[in-house]
Amino acid sequence: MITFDNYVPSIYINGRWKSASSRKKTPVRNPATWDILTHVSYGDEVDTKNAIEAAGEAKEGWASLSPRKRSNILYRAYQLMEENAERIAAVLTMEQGKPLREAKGEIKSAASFLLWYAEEANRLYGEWIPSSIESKRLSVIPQPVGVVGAITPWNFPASMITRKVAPALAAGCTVVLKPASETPLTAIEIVKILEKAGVPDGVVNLVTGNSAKIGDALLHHEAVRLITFTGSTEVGKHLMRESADQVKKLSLELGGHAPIIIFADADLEKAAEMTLASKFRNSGQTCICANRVYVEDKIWDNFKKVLVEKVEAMRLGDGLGDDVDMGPLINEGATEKVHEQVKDAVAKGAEVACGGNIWEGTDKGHYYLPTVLSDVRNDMLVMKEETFGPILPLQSFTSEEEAIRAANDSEYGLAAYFFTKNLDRSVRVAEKLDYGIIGINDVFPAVAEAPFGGIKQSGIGKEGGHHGIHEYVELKYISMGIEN
Ligand SMILES: NC(=O)c1ccc[n+]([C@@H]2O[C@H](COP(=O)([O-])OP(=O)(O)OC[C@H]3O[C@@H](n4cnc5c(N)ncnc54)[C@H](O)[C@@H]3O)[C@@H](O)[C@H]2O)c1
Ligand SMILES: O=C[C@H](O)CS(=O)(=O)O
Repeated sequence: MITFDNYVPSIYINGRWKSASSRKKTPVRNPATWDILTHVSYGDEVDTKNAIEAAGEAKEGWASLSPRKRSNILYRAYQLMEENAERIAAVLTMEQGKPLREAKGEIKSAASFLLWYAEEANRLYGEWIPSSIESKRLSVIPQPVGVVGAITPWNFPASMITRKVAPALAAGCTVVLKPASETPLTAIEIVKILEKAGVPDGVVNLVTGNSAKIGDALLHHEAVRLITFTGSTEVGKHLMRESADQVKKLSLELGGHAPIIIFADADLEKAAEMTLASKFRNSGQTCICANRVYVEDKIWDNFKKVLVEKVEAMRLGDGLGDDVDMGPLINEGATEKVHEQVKDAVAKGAEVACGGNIWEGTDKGHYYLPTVLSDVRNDMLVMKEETFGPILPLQSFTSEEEAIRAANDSEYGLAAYFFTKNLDRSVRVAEKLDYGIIGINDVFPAVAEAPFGGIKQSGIGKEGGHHGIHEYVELKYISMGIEN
């Protein structure tokens, strides 16, 4: 069992852990019990300015290190995360709520970004361009953007940090990290690992506290050249608007509303299992989880029966407990929002096939029953707004064209999935779905070696893969005149 002191200094600037300049503190709660775990520093614009200045002073030294030296430090951080996985996973579950099994999986994912970018640090190549003019030599060199402001969400409090910090450090950038207010303890664990791995003072800095004030300080300081953000589309739009003043580079990983299409020629047992796994991972609080299911009418009765039976067998509870399939939602507001979507759907004619209410199994924490809705219509909130909870609306379709049209009818464009055994259909549908990430008979596409990112109102840019490091790089073109 992990315990915490009543207060944990959570601001890390220039290699020193400290309290907020205002001396303010804020509680960190366990979503499963709503008990206070500890208190952390509640920083603001003053702390953020200090962190940005430290990152600016460290920038030249870090960028001038050889890629191999940066790579070695990232690789050591990877080893340390693997060695400390059990502890970090337990801390993550205690402040975020997901089952320990899922938290352990997230730490492996978070570590994989450190490993991947330890390797990619050595492969950031430039170009030599054959000149059309004999007296010129043309080249392109990649250079780090410099000081990066990184803002991350609470739903994956470990992997969303390393998915940004690892490529930033690999490219030679320095970072000011602002984690979600709900999950600062995981961020502290990760920064301590980076510190132990040998990241020099000022290269990585951590500021917890007032999101708006920290964000504004990052947005309006000239030294910050990139804002990399993972979170809601609403906040992402705010950052876009505010970053225009200094034309800051942006990388945005925003909201999603993933459709899953189940064709009659799919492996129905596998499709049901994976639909359930996608929807109820992290209690449905993931950006790429199934948000709508379209089922071919020929298999509607059978698929719905199989799915509901599996959902009704799910076990809720504290994520630290054994045999827990689904933990709590992050807070009371989350359960209220989810319940509002269910009430809206029912009021407009949806049927609650199972669940449909706040879980009465405990008087502590905020849990919502895994819920399947059928007879849903497109004017229901659950079919348009990101649910971010354990609600699964089902709708039938007759033709492939109808399914694709329905799946694409969204302002979001992050991930989409479909199940079929037909190879021709796989190619046709994958090419026509308007999303950045497509899963075919697979609902777990996120791996460090592949580019993750959305289109439309799901974001700009990619994280992961060899693409992901280019968010942290500027390309400099050099035209050199010579005497032949
Ligand atoms: N596309 C992806 O890769 C991805 C991954 C995870 C989560 N998400 C999205 O994130 C959302 C859930 O996370 P959340 O509730 O933490 O999102 P959020 O937008 O409320 O918060 C995200 C981060 O932004 C900070 N923030 C909030 N207001 C801010 C402001 N005015 N200025 C600066 N920072 C501010 C928060 O403190 C947090 O650190 C969902 O929409 C989910 O789809 C997307
Ligand atoms: O919530 C969004 C995360 O990106 C989910 S995953 O870890 O990439 O699957």
